[in-house]
Amino acid sequence: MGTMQQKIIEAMKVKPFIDVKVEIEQRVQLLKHYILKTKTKGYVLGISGGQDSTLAGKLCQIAIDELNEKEQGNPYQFIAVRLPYGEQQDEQDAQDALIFIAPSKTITVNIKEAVDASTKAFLDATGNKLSPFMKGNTKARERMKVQYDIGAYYQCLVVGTDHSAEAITGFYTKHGDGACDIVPLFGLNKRQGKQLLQHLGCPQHLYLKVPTADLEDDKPGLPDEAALGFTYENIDDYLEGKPVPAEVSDKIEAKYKVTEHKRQAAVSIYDEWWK
Ligand SMILES: NC(=O)c1ccc[n+]([C@@H]2O[C@H](COP(=O)([O-])OP(=O)(O)OC[C@H]3O[C@@H](n4cnc5c(N)ncnc54)[C@H](O)[C@@H]3O)[C@@H](O)[C@H]2O)c1
Ligand SMILES: Nc1ncnc2c1ncn2[C@@H]1O[C@H](COP(=O)(O)O)[C@@H](O)[C@H]1O
Ligand SMILES: O=P(O)(O)OP(=O)(O)O
Ligand SMILES: [Mg+2]
Repeated sequence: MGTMQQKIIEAMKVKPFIDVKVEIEQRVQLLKHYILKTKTKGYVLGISGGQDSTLAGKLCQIAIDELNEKEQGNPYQFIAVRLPYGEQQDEQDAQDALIFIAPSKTITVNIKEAVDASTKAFLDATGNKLSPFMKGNTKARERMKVQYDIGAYYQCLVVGTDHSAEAITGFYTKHGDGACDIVPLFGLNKRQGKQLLQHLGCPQHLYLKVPTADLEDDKPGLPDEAALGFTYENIDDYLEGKPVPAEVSDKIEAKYKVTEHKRQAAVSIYDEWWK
């Protein structure tokens, strides 16, 4: 293993082997402890119908149920948020995820009007049209905004679904799905997330599903792997310290370097990491 791979594994905290029960327990404990420490009332998370939000949502609901067991009147809640842009082609998966999670509460906000108003305002102001890719990032940021509105109203914290196989490539919108208060999946790679869902009794189709950000109007359901140019198998192997083809590790490491700004706080006069 090269020194760069070692350094990245250390930062991404991925273990080559996991005890699934221990991983679930530690993450549920964190979610419970953080609610008690922050004196908040629960968690909010967008449920897309994909693997990551299904897992993070389920862990949140387990934590909330365990907290409520010790209280009268179920004071804590997990709020699942459906955030389609218009009609979502895989809406059924999102509904299946909700059935599996059984959240305390579900709220649906269609983000289409807000996103379209925002892109129109940009066009009116500049005379320029945002590309489908740029508009994709606006969708992710609108979803973040809605979750923070809900969090503020119900005194809940916003959960992020970033895990180590995503963090390593910065495959998220800065201040969009990358903005949150807690990341219960961090330290896991994609295949380990699947193992946790399997253990939790999740329907197979939700964790065997092709991962997609589904943000671009002109490329609906674009697989993450097509956008990245390498596979989650590659990333997972890399993060477990296994050998991957040199051209793949070169690409992963290049992505890691160029997205460092997403894993750091905004640059100030005291920072050196970017130099
Ligand atoms: N938008 C979509 O439609 C879409 C589709 C599939 C996947 N994704 C994923 O979401 C990601 C989002 O795209 P993105 O990364 O281009 O947009 P982003 O908004 O997440 O990050 C780009 C922004 O980061 C800032 N930035 C760039 N380089 C910087 C640096 N060196 N230091 C400090 N700040 C810097 C700038 O403000 C720039 O506009 C994609 O890379 C991909 O991983 C997005
Ligand atoms: N359509 C969606 N509804 C609710 N929440 C969503 C939706 N699409 C994305 N999200 C949230 O954003 C993260 C990141 O998604 P990626 O597929 O990794 O880009 C997802 O986990 C949801 O919480
Ligand atoms: O974040 P999600 O839930 O949309 O999962 P995936 O990244 O696998 O699409
Ligand atoms: Mg997705």
